[in-house]
Amino acid sequence: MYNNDIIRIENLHVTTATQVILKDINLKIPRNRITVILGPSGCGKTTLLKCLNRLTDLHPQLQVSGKVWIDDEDIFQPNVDVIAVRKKMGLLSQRPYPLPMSIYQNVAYGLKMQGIADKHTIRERVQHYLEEVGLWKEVKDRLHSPASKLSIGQQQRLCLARGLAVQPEIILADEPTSALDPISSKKIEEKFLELKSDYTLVLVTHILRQAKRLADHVIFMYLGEVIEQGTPQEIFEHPQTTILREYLKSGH
Ligand SMILES: Nc1ncnc2c1ncn2[C@@H]1O[C@H](COP(=O)(O)OP(=O)(O)OP(=O)(O)O)[C@@H](O)[C@H]1O
Repeated sequence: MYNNDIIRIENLHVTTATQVILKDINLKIPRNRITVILGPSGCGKTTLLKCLNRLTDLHPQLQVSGKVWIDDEDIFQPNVDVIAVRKKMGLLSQRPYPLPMSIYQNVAYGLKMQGIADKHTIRERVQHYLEEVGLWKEVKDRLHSPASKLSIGQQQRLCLARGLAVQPEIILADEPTSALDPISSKKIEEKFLELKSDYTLVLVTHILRQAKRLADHVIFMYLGEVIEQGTPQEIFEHPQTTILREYLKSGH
């Protein structure tokens, strides 16, 4: 159905000395869509996300084999520029990690990483990205106060703004609303729906209702394997396997 896939994974295995964490993963992630990775705790969702930007490099105990193509580059080849691969991706984790500096500096940091030095341009771009995540009005009068003073929900949107300032193509989000109250979660969900016109989003979530609200494409994992993948209609209304049917019934 999709012929515009930004990520393709072929025969991906991740193991430790004692455990198979991901087993023969084959999948495609469509560009400018929200792909949701669903599955019970411990099934390998976070590890799969880590393979997409080679954060697995930071865990020498993980053995990775297979191919992960991003924009037609196999990122596990030895000559690949890992920094360039990571710059293509913004990462949002379960808890926001603002840098220990002001609200303004958090976003400016992303811009400086892009090599932007002109102060006027930085000021304009900081406003632009804070507007893009719906935070500008809330913080414009306290841009120079510490980011840590913001609520957790605001911090998560600030981290999103910092990630966007690096101009990624892909946003990887690992249960990004799990620490947030319902109103802040809704704001993140609304932003994701807006952002997909410019970015590809890959979202790991436990929350079935969130997956139904956001997903254009769904990947269901169980014990390190992709059990089913398809459109929300295929996955939620016509599950093919008993495992997925049971998972949907349990209503996680
Ligand atoms: N760096 C690592 N070293 C050893 N084992 C690991 C490592 N990372 C993950 N694992 C193991 O791999 C399995 C999958 O973990 P992962 O965090 O990818 O699952 P998950 O589906 O994201 O779980 P959750 O929903 O609870 O966050 C777990 O059994 C975990 O203990």
